[in-house]
Amino acid sequence: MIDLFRKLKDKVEGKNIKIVFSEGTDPRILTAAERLAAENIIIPILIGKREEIMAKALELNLSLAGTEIYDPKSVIIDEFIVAFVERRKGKASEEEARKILLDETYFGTMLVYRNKADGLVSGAAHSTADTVRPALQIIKTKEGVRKTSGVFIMVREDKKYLFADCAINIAPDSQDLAEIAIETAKTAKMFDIEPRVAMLSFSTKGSAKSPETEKVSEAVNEAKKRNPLLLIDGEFQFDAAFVPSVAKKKAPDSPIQGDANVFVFPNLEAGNIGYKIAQRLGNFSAIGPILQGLNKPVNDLSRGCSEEDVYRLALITAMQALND
Ligand SMILES: CC(C)(COP(=O)(O)OP(=O)(O)OC[C@H]1O[C@@H](n2cnc3c(N)ncnc32)[C@H](O)[C@@H]1OP(=O)(O)O)[C@@H](O)C(=O)NCCC(=O)NCCS
Ligand SMILES: CC(=O)OP(=O)(O)O
Repeated sequence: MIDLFRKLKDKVEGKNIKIVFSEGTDPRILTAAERLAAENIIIPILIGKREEIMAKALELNLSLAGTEIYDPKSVIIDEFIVAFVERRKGKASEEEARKILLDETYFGTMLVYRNKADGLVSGAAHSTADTVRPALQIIKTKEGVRKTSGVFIMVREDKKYLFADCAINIAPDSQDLAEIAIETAKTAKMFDIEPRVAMLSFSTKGSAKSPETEKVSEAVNEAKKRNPLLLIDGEFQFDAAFVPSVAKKKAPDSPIQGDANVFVFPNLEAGNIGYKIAQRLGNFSAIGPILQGLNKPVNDLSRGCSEEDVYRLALITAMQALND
């Protein structure tokens, strides 16, 4: 196992952290859940129809020992309905809440919100929007964080980089980008990475001028204002952020010197395309998107994920729960 995940495993092992998997019949989820339970890393809570989960496990020859199963359709938890209506502040009636909470992701998110579980992992079979909307509505962001964002930890052998936002904010403004940079730097520290943040663009230090490039350089200034100790610079093209010899030519005075390890993309088009290229052409494992700045850990998967990705994201989710 890659060193990073071995360290995470050592930290969370045996702590009885409960992680909800709201896609209880997905084979990748079931395979990862079996392994996580057998290794005593977490207690997986599988959401779905009990008989369907058991039938799928039998078909795949997997054990469900050490896991828990909840079927929202067979347990009506009145406490959840009351709490949901209150949290939605007039945006959902009791009748609507009763229907909404039959949805596996909403139900699983309520388990986390009401402290019956420590975190949630979903998205192997659902789109990001459907996975994160319950968390945005119920769990919400921590005080001081305006918007959540989605970061990938990109891993290949001993190389580790963070890419953000690859999942949530479609058209971030300069304030959003500054917040994404600061939150991603915090996430980097969770992985023992000392952040050197590059704010990406199609221009390096004014080589092109447009509202798009100015948005990124404004974000750099804003992030420095909010956190003067953060090592951050831009705007950079990727080569100027990553290749020291190119940095010498394009940005000789930058403190990053072509050695960035945290990359903040200017919008979701660039971020989502960028991480998938590094994953599929560059052979990096892409673990995430890890949602940053929420009150409790809820993390998304790509529908293209492997069972190893599920296992690793569950480890990260457990680690976030321990840190909260
Ligand atoms: C994240 C996303 C689903 C939110 O859109 P939405 O469901 O239409 O959200 P709404 O604007 O209706 O807002 C719903 C709630 O979420 C909150 N919200 C929206 N974006 C948020 C963010 N980035 N951070 C925190 N809260 C957010 C809203 O404030 C609102 O809260 P409220 O209902 O309590 O007032 C949407 O921005 C999206 O689809 N992003 C792209 C996802 C994607 O496809 N990524 C690529 C694959 S990873
Ligand atoms: C993160 C992401 O891109 O998710 P999906 O591949 O499921 O759209």
